Amino acid sequence: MKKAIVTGISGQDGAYLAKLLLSNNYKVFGIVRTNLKSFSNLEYLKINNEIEFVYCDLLNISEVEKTINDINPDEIYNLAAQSSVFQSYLQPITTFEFNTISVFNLIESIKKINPKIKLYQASSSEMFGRVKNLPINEESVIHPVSPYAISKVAAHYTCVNYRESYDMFISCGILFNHESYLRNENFFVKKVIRESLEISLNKKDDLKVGNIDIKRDFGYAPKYVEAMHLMLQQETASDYLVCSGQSVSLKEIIYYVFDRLNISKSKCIIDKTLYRPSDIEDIYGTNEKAKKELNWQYDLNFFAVLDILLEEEIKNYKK
Ligand SMILES: C[C@H]1O[C@H](OP(=O)(O)OP(=O)(O)OC[C@H]2O[C@@H](n3cnc4c(=O)[nH]c(N)nc43)[C@H](O)[C@@H]2O)[C@@H](O)[C@@H](O)C1=O
Repeated sequence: MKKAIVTGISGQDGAYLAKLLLSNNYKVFGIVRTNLKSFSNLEYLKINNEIEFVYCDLLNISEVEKTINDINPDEIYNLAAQSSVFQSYLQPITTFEFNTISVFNLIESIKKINPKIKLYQASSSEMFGRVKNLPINEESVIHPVSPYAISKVAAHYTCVNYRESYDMFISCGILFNHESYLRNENFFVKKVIRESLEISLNKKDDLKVGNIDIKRDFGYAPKYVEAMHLMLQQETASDYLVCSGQSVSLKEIIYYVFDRLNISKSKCIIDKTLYRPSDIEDIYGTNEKAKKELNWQYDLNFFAVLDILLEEEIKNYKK
């Protein structure tokens, strides 16, 4: 039986990935921070009793070394991060510190204890930032425009450097926005779905959003975690874009959800305090490499994903 460590297991991707690994007969060890005890995503997927939780501070290299040494996993999926771009403007230094030092600690520990352990690193499309040519591919110019993106660039190149210098198996999935029922409500799509549902039930007056003159490449999270797993099943490590290949406007998403719930467009209010100091106007990537080399399958249109998310939100809404 293969053993996998998943950091960030309580988040959206961690939960779906853990479920996938369990269904592939893995023993899954979930790294959790001592102060975080919310496993609602794992409970929702009914897998919390199948996971072995390990408390480990990823900023403490001694704890990381001990954890890896004790478990000696085949694979490590590093999904732990301060993942909110908006928050990163408010807490740039702690974002940078966590998102980079945790990666160094994992890689240095793997190198020392067992360099054969395969590592997956969660990189982000935010690294491309000031986009010049679309679609983005694996060779596109990196130009981050937020503290979060800067931290992800540093972590990404730490991985690339150790892979090239020490021949370690480290693959980075460069994921574009990906959504699900389990997404935290701080993120745009979940917020739109949740709050629109509340408006339709007369529990909320309106939907306040920031800049919606923006287009993003959105996908479905449960499918994106499949690409993570596939990356670590290859002969050689590499980096892959994981995206849908199309961008959708934020305004269109709101109007689509409003339309489905019979809400007037006038209920959408622009709130300038939700604007970011800088944002990406339009971004989408090509998923050709992931499809060709990993045999990853993805053909979902994002409006079909919105239908799935709406249905799940309605089904689970507690009055
Ligand atoms: C790939 C990337 O994907 C995610 O980061 P994100 O793109 O910042 O995600 P989001 O859902 O917060 O914003 C999407 C867009 O929506 C705009 N927007 C407008 N109005 C509101 C609004 O009211 N709330 C939010 N949250 N966003 C808004 C906002 O300005 C942005 O342009 C993370 O997984 C990250 O970890 C990651 O790597």
